[in-house]
Amino acid sequence: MNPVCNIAAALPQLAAQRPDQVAIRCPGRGARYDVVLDYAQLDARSDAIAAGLARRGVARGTRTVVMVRPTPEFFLLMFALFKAGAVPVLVDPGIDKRALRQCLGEAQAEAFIGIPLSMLARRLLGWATSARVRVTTGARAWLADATLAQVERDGAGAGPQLCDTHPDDVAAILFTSGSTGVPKGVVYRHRHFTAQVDMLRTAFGMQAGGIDLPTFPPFALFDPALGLTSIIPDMDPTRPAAADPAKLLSAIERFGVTQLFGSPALMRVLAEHGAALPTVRCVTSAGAPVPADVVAKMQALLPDDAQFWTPYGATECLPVAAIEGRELLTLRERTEQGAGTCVGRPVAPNEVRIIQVSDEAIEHWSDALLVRPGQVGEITVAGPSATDSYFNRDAQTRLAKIRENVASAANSSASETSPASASGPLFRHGESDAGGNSLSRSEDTDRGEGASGQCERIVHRMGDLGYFDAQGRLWFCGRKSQRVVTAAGTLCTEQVEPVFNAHPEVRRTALVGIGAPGPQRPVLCVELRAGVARGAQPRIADELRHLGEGFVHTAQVDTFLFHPRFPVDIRHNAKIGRETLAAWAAKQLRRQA
Ligand SMILES: Nc1ncnc2c1ncn2[C@@H]1O[C@H](COP(=O)(O)OP(=O)(O)OP(=O)(O)O)[C@@H](O)[C@H]1O
Repeated sequence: MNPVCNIAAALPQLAAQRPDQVAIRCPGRGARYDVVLDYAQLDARSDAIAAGLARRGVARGTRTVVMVRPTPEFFLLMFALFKAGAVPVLVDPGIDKRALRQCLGEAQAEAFIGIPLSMLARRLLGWATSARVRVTTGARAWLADATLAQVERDGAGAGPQLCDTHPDDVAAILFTSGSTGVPKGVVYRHRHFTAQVDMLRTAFGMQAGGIDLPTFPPFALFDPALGLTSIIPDMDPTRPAAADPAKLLSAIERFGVTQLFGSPALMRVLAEHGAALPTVRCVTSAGAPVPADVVAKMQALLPDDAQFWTPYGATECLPVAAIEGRELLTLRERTEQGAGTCVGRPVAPNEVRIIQVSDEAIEHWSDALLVRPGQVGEITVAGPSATDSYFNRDAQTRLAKIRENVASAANSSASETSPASASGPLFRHGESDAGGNSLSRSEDTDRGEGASGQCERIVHRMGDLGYFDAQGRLWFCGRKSQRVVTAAGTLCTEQVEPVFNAHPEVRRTALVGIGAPGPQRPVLCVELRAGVARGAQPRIADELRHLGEGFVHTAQVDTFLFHPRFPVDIRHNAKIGRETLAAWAAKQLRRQA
């Protein structure tokens, strides 16, 4: 019989091997960091909650919205839901309230577990009206059927609860950050999570016993699966750019943090604060390109043997590729000359391929889709953590997924060197699973290969533009939906903006296209560094024009608009809201006309 495929399966093992190791430490009141759960408690209490939830009908397959801050309750609850085989639904709390309601409605949740404020918002704003079980983390069962403490008491003494989930069972629905539109619910199967844990462990050398400071709460969930101790930082996780560096530093020093994850905006906060981080051995930062000056400053603050990784990936597929800071800095000049941002080599066992740019759905893979080596196209990934569908969004699923036939024999023989066979169960047409997803698992997969010797797998389209260089490194050129199509050709945001970002008085720039694609007018929105006088704008515009004339592609950009502060995404505070800026720029140009 196959072992259970579930990231919560690590908990009973860790509880047996290292019961007293702290699993999670939270700031609590007054940031005393005295709210602590060890592995024995995390395992036993999540068992009790899973059993208590089962009594209320939250069991295998129950979609459950979780709106709980990163506290011990969040971890207990999430692992209880994984153990129960239930399906947690996570949405970024800071997104626009209308979008949030839409996401929660789309998820068709059967249960809702949240802090008292979210229970109130649920009632007032009509969130997740389908939920028939409501549990609050509050002290009283206000607007809820029970408190989490009651649920835990109900399940106390029930013993181990690990459900025998299969690799293909839906494990969670995680919404994208919605930086290019309404967030989409990504269907995670248990095999995706277990693959991610393996890939993170191998790619970044994460070892049990390490001390992690995860500044993005869902990432903290990997820590217990890796046997790490999570120190939950004293900050608002929805506003990493506004984190207090002194507080982060004091936690890093006090608990001897060995690794930390944060968005590029949080990295800038630490880099500009400028205090050394002597205990930290590994830093990872993702979500958007990390500017070279931030990488350089961070490296100066870290010990010589520490690593600074910028993994590239998306909610739908993570990690895809990664590059270490030292190598990234050697490529800084190429980025400033318009080459794009290098995101490194594919993380094993991913297979990353570049296809011609198209906004249409592609049903079947064909090698004819591939671009010539070195040419920019859309980045695609086949691999064990590439998810296969969005929940209740067939149109988006079709736009982002391609079915590929692979020969099973070739597939398995290629396994040592190629990711093909490791890309998890394979798929075939026309089936539909309980989640309303259009793509589902082939029965052939149970036997490892189809009778025909052919299997199907899902290739995920990243919606990003990029190319491979001669050294096998992947370069990110920007979002496909944000490309600007002019009369002279296509401009990619990440190949244009870094050329202008090299100006010393510029904080960041954003390329937007005015008008319908082909031909659009390229406009560069410019945010200046703090303290640069308004009167300097005409001079800076001239200097930017001069910088742009240095390269064929940037020479097309001759309209510069100064914006006081760019809109950014809620999750990372780093992705520039180019759609909003495009509307703003169009208005400015109409006014000037
Ligand atoms: N290291 C990186 N360098 C550059 N860009 C990155 C990096 N890591 C992630 N990204 C960008 O972030 C995207 C994934 O972001 P995420 O999954 O948070 O949601 P989103 O795709 O922005 O949301 P939505 O699809 O709702 O707009 C990638 O497709 C890529 O554009």
